[in-house]
Amino acid sequence: MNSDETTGHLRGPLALLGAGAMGSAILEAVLAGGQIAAADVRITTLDPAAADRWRERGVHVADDNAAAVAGARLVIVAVKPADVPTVLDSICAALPTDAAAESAQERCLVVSIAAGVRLATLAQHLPPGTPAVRVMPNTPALIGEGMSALSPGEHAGERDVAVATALLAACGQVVVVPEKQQDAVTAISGSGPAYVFAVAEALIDAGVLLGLPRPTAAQLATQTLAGAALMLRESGQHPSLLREQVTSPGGTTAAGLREFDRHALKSTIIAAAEAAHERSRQLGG
Ligand SMILES: NC(=O)C1=CN([C@@H]2O[C@H](COP(=O)(O)OP(=O)(O)OC[C@H]3O[C@@H](n4cnc5c(N)ncnc54)[C@H](O)[C@@H]3O)[C@@H](O)[C@H]2O)C=CC1
Ligand SMILES: O=C(O)[C@@H]1CCC=N1
Repeated sequence: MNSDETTGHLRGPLALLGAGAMGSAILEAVLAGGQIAAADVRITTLDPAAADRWRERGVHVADDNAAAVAGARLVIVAVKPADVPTVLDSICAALPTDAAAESAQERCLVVSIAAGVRLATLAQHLPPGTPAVRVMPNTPALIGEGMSALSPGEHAGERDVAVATALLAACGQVVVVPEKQQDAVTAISGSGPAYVFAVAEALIDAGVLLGLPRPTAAQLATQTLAGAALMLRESGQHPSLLREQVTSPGGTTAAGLREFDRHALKSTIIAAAEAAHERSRQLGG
């Protein structure tokens, strides 16, 4: 396909190394958005079932990472953080060197979504001058409601940032952040969906404890979380104001919220984010 970043089309062919939970969510969003055709995508995975699923969708499953990236214009690295250096070493020879790429359009952009893995590490394991972008996405990308933060590397120009932004815009909202903020981003929006799902589980279990049938409890909890999240986003109001609107004097909500304070919910969430932040730093080595 032709590259046309100005209209939001992506450079093809696209190689996705590691079509697991997050890599597949991004690929689903990009295919659904029509930015790229399945025939323009090559993937790798160690999971035969995932390989079969993607093959059935018309995506090429490459024999190895080097084969996937040969001739690719955009490479998404979506393996576990510890596997990134080995995977990059294995594709180095298949990537164009700066000198070999005749024009900016012929360069291959490498997008890493690996938690903690720094741009400096990517650069150490890529041919000199390779444009690279570090991104922290999240799984709601699957339904186009993701949040991605990107940090361009030294050799990533405006055109590369435009390509990465077009890729991630198919997944939801995109912000550009300095790399030093990426571990904090990981702790909030990267891991954040899991915190929300844990709250959903707790609310559903609470409903069951209080005598509701599980499907009813699940519907109530799910729509309440979705409705509250949309209200927060669309009203632009501070969450404390929205919480006050629910809290009638002497009513049920105040009684419930007092238990949040008693059990230090806010401190628990902050401690969870701090732990995730620290883990992201550790993964960076
Ligand atoms: N799951 C999430 O919510 C998020 C994950 N990430 C990052 O995405 C990356 C992948 O995470 P998940 O998708 O959760 O893991 P996952 O385990 O679901 O996916 C990893 C994939 O890599 C494949 N793989 C492993 N070694 C490989 C190799 N040498 N060559 C090709 N493929 C290989 C596996 O078969 C699997 O398909 C990690 O670096 C993680 O930090 C980033 C943001 C959010
Ligand atoms: O748990 C993890 O390490 C990845 C990164 C952010 C969300 N999932």
